[in-house]
Amino acid sequence: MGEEENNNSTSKNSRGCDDDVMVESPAPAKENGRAADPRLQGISDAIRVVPHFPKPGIMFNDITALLLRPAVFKDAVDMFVERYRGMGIAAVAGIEARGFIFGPAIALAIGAKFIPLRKPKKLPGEVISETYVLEYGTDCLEMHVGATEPGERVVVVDDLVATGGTLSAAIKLLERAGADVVECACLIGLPKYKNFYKLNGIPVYILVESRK
Ligand SMILES: O=P(O)(O)OC[C@H]1O[C@H](OP(=O)(O)OP(=O)(O)O)[C@H](O)[C@@H]1O
Ligand SMILES: Nc1ncnc2[nH]cnc12
Repeated sequence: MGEEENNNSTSKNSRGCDDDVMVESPAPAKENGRAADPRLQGISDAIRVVPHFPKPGIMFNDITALLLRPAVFKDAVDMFVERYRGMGIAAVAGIEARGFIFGPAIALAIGAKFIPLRKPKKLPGEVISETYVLEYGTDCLEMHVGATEPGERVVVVDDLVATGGTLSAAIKLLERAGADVVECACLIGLPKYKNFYKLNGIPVYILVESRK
C-alpha cells in the first residue's frame, strides 16, 4: 500500500495502517489536495439501494448489482489488493455470506489463506463461537479451531458495516485464537456511523459510503 494510493491518509499506526476513520468517499473528486481514486465513483454508482428491504425503514445496499459488472467488481477487489499486498498478511477472514464474495479473490491475489467465518452449525469439527447483537435479536459467527496460528496477521473482509456488531464478533473470534487483526475491510459504510469506524481498537477501511 503506497502513500500515494491512500487519499484519506492520516498517521500510520503500529499495524502499518492508517489510523481511525478511513472512508474512501467517492466524492469530492479532490481531497487533501489529491485526486480521489477514479474507481470509487464507479463502485458507488454500481451499488443498488433498495428501500424498505428486508423490512420497512431499511435502505438495503445491494452489492449483487456491482457483481454483474465485472470491471467494477474487479476495481473493488483491486483496491483492497493494492492496500494489503506486501503487508505480510497471512490470512483473509471472510464473513458469511457476502464476505465470501470478495474475501477469496483478495486472499488469492495477495498470497494469503482464506478463513471462512460462518453462521452457526455450518462448520464441521471443532469451532469457537461469538454471539453478537443485531438490530433485532442475536446472531453468531463460528471459526474452525486451527484456522489461524497465534501471531498471524489477518484482514477481515465483509461487504458492509452498519452497527459494527458483526465485525466486532469476527475480531473477537480471531483474537481469541491469537491472530493479529490488522484491519477490517468493507466496500460500504453507512454514513450515520461515519465516526465509528474503529472497532475494538481495530481500524475499519471503507471504500464508499452508502448513497442513501
Ligand atoms: O454492522 P452490522 O450491523 O453487524 O451489519 C453488517 C452485516 O449485515 C450483513 O449481513 P447479514 O447479517 O444480513 O447476513 P448475510 O450476509 O448472511 O445476509 C452484512 O453483510 C454484514 O455482515
Ligand atoms: N443497510 C444495509 N444494506 C445491506 N446490508 C446490511 N446489513 C446491515 N444493514 C444493511
